[in-house]
Amino acid sequence: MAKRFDIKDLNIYYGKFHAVNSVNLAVPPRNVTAFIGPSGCGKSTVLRSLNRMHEVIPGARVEGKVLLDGEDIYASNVDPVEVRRTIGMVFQRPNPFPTMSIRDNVVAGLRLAGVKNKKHLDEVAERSLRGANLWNEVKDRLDRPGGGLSGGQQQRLCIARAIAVQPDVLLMDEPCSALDPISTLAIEDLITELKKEYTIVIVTHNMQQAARVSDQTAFFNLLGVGQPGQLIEVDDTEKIFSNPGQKATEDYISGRFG
Ligand SMILES: Nc1ncnc2c1ncn2[C@@H]1O[C@H](COP(=O)(O)OP(=O)(O)OP(=O)(O)O)[C@@H](O)[C@H]1O
Repeated sequence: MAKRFDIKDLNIYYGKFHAVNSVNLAVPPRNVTAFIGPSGCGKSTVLRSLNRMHEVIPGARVEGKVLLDGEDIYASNVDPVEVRRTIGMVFQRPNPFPTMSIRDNVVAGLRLAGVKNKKHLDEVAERSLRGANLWNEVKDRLDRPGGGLSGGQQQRLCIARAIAVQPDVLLMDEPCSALDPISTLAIEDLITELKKEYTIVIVTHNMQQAARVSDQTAFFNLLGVGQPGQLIEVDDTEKIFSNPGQKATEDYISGRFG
């Protein structure tokens, strides 16, 4: 299940624009890695390149390697659709299919892959909703539309949908930015639970959140206007927040810029 990433000399482009310069980073399994840094430094761009979502933007491309347990996800024989199945993604705004039932939302990926056995689909729906800490709140209304849930519930529904296909990695792009503090805490607790089974990478603007949920933190920065973003340092979260190696990191986490 949980796999490790080794990102090697990754450069990311939007057409001619060099957005991210030469990232080297190891992401251990069963661990939460947080990406922090000022707006525009490339956190989401790096995240999207970890499951080949970046290349769906016209003109967008990457150079370098992204190894998942040693296998390059950009190798010529690799199917990007399969990569996106094994490396799931949760977005800033919860995006359930609004008119589809809660149960069908969770198993949408399996249905798409051709699974038809109702008993199996029901079992996966229950297991995934339990895994996303949502089962008790929705078990009596599984046939009601996903769009009828609160924002925090919808985000947990999206997490249930992501884990239903048993991915190796979960990528989360500011998953709490549209949520109230209580729903945010529910998602943070869930992330702590999920890391027992998954490798998790989370982009967050919230320093306290990075400090609360992550094991290692990667700080990205822009060296100047029009320059590519780059990884400044990565270390244990405790170290980054107490004694970072770089002055730019210290300035950022202490609120002196960004
Ligand atoms: N679809 C796109 N086309 C062209 N350039 C893009 C696109 N998406 C992002 N960029 C550019 O790439 C750079 C990195 O953007 P990205 O969204 O990855 O930064 P970020 O650190 O996630 O920012 P934020 O914290 O504001 O979400 C920025 O200069 C941005 O303008």
